[in-house]
Amino acid sequence: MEKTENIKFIITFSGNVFNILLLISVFTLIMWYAQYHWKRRNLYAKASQINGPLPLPLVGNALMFAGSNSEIIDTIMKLTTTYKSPTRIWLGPKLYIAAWKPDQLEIILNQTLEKDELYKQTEIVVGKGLFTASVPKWRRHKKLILPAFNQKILNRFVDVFYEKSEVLVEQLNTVAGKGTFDIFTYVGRCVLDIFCETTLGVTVNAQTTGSDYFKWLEKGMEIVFTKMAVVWYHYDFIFNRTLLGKEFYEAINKVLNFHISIIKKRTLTYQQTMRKNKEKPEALVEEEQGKILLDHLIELSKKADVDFTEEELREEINTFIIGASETTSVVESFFFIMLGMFPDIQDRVYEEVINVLGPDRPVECKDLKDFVYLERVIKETLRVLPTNTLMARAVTKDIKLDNCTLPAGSSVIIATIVLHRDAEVWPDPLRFDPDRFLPEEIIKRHPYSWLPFSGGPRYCVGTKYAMMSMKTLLATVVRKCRFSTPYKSIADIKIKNDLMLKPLHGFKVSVELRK
Ligand code: HEM
Repeated sequence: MEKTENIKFIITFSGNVFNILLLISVFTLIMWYAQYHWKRRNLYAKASQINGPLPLPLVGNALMFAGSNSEIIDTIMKLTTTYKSPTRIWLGPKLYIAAWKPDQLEIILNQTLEKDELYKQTEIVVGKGLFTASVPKWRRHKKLILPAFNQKILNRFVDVFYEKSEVLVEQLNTVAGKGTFDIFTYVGRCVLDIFCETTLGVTVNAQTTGSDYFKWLEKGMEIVFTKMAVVWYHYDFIFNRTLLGKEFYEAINKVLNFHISIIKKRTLTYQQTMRKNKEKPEALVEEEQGKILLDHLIELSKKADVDFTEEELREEINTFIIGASETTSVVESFFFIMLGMFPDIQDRVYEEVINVLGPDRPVECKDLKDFVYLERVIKETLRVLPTNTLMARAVTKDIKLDNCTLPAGSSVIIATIVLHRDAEVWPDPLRFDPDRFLPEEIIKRHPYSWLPFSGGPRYCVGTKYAMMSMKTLLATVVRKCRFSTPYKSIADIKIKNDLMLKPLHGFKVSVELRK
């Protein structure tokens, strides 16, 4: 009897304890929830003044972005025709604000230096170097790296730009007259040869050995963009267990191993050169005035008094190889499509190249300033098809714009492709017209109307290198080859975003050798 009473007591007591614990948990949850929202009141208040699509509970507008890479770009383009800049988008609890008006972008790009946390997802591909680095590390590294990009050093590279571009012409010779093909791999291998030889001091002969580097890199970039767009893939414990995750690591390890082999190769050469130069200090001093990027970084990483580790060296090299080679190859491949699409423009570029160089002379540094029309065609290509379609920055303190305030804690998306196709800034935006970049036309526009290399303090450090190498390669190829393409118009090129803007159906051209 007494035993039954005891059991009853224990059951009632545990039931009460459970109820109390439940009550405490519910109360704590409510308090935490209330406090979470109270802390974010500034964010909600300012967000409510910004126009945008209606968010659903919990997921916000995330479902709109659950499609393929090309659908995501379409969704953003559609949103920006329905709403005015800036437009708010809720991805779960995270507030993104897309902006595309030049005056707003000038303020934003000069006041937001911190990259958005979405860039963390790209670190395994593009490295933890300048591109993704947080502001203190970025300031320190930029100061150390910039001397390796001075004009004197860049001028010395033109011979290599030309020599490798001639190899590209030979490679194109093998497909000339054989119908349509995807030119990206050919251009990509040439750009890789150029970049490795100039800034890293290593000969890789990707063109003649048929390197698969770009195949793996493209795969990695395509998957990483999906990882950024699909919220649940942000969590590595989910992503790493998916088939996509496995494919990703297979591809990206091949890319990173290639980078490691380059660094090893050059470190060896660097050590040998240092040993030889010990006896002749004047020669060393002369060399130091024009040190290529990788040697410059190897030396910094070996100095005890400079805060730059070997790990940071590897991160920067990842960033540079990918940042430089993928972007430049995409722009050049689009350039050839544009020539094929607009034969009159192709003829004009060809005439200019022949006028400057004649039929056989190699491109020299002094020629680059004379390729004025070619430069306008590159700029117009970068306008209609900017490689970096979207950039994202963290808003760390409130930013006042003319019609609203971007609240601290949100992130801003700089929608370059929308800016570059905005009819208010670029009348008839899908018409390809290089003369938009005549000096008298440029001064009529806001300086932040054209941002293929970004703007403000975190603009692209490779801008000059890119323009010089692209002009040399394009002039060399255009002199020998004539292009056509099955694409009929800019609108005909369906685009996707694999971190970089690319044509959904490939860089399709056919090539004929000129007599
Ligand atoms: C046509 C070719 C290129 C284009 C269109 C391009 C475009 C860009 C853009 C838009 C950014 C800013 C990205 C962002 O904030 O999200 C950027 C940053 C960067 N680019 Fe380029 N780039 C090109 C070539 C190069 C080359 C050749 C190099 C190296 C030699 C390079 C190195 C970098 C680096 C290191 C950054 C990070 C800069 C920083 O945060 O301070 N880029 N680039």
